[in-house]
Amino acid sequence: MTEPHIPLPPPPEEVRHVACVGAGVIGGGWVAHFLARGYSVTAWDPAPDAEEKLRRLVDAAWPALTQLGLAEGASTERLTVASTLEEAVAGAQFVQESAPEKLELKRELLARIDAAAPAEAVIASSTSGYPMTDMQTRAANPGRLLVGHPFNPPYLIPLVEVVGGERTDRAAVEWASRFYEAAGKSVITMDRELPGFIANRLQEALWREALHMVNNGEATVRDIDASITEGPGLRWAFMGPCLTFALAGGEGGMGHMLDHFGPSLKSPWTRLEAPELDSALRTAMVEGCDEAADGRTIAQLVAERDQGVIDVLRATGRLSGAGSVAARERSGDA
Ligand SMILES: NC(=O)C1=CN([C@@H]2O[C@H](COP(=O)(O)OP(=O)(O)OC[C@H]3O[C@@H](n4cnc5c(N)ncnc54)[C@H](O)[C@@H]3O)[C@@H](O)[C@H]2O)C=CC1
Ligand SMILES: C[N+](C)(C)CC(=O)CC(=O)[O-]
Repeated sequence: MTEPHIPLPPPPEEVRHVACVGAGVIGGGWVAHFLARGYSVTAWDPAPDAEEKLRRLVDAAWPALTQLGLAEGASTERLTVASTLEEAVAGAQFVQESAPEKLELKRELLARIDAAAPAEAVIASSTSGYPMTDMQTRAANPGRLLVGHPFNPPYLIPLVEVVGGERTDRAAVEWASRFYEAAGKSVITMDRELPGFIANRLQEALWREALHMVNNGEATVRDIDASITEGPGLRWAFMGPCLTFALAGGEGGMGHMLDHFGPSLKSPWTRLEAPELDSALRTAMVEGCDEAADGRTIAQLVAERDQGVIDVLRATGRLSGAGSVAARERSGDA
């Protein structure tokens, strides 16, 4: 581990209390995840109905989390909703910020969290794409600020992409990566900033093509979704696009695949420039999704998705409590 130039919390395995700032889709998902892993959580969100929504989200996630296996002592009662940001982060060893994706707001909020959190707490942002270098500009202690980019819902999708900014202390990045692993996440630690990190760069390429096809009337939302769920998506749950394509080369593997299909890289399969997200495209996407939902409510789709992810995790042997507070306590490591 790199020698820290800033105070750090206790070893990641000893962390017991985290704060979540912003409690919408992702912040609420983080709250559910940390509670299920046996942490006590303090949350803060300025919306007047935030507590009610947060508790509803946690309650809706709890059956899935129970199926996955709760850590010993895990309870929704270990959630405290604070009335101020300062109160929420006051005793935190780790803070996960999940406020709206607006650069100015993140800059200001991260500076406030930094001013209020204990000197040794590490602070992560859930941002989907801003580099931490652009967000840490106002914080007095930028060394402890980093990105911990989750996937929706954070209580089921294992991946977190961890990356610091130019002023982040490398030891804080290493500490956070170990902390997320101890909290049961699957971590990719990046050693340099990249807009969109790794997974969102890939997702965005696919997403742009999807929007182009809907915009041009070339495919429906239903076609696009089926093309993934009935096709490549089935493979991607357990084998990434590179290895999957290596198998497209038969016994010749990736080498043959590139020799065979490499020239088609030059053919105009992708458009890459984003289409204008005008109101016609917006309507086409929204109506297409309504049609594809076929009467299912968002809550029903969330339950369906959660069950689907659990089934995939189970089928691919990735359902384990390793890394949870309980697992560590059982093994005597805590
Ligand atoms: N929705 C998604 O699929 C994913 C989102 N993210 C990132 O997570 C972050 C949050 O996004 P969502 O949860 O989707 O948004 P959301 O709109 O569901 O939730 C944002 C929450 O932040 C609260 N908020 C507003 N102003 C605030 C402030 N000044 N301080 C603290 N909280 C404030 C809102 O009341 C709301 O509850 C964003 O940075 C986003 O890029 C990351 C991965 C996936
Ligand atoms: C839509 N999104 C860009 C906010 C999605 C993510 O950042 C990750 C995810 O959950 O796919």
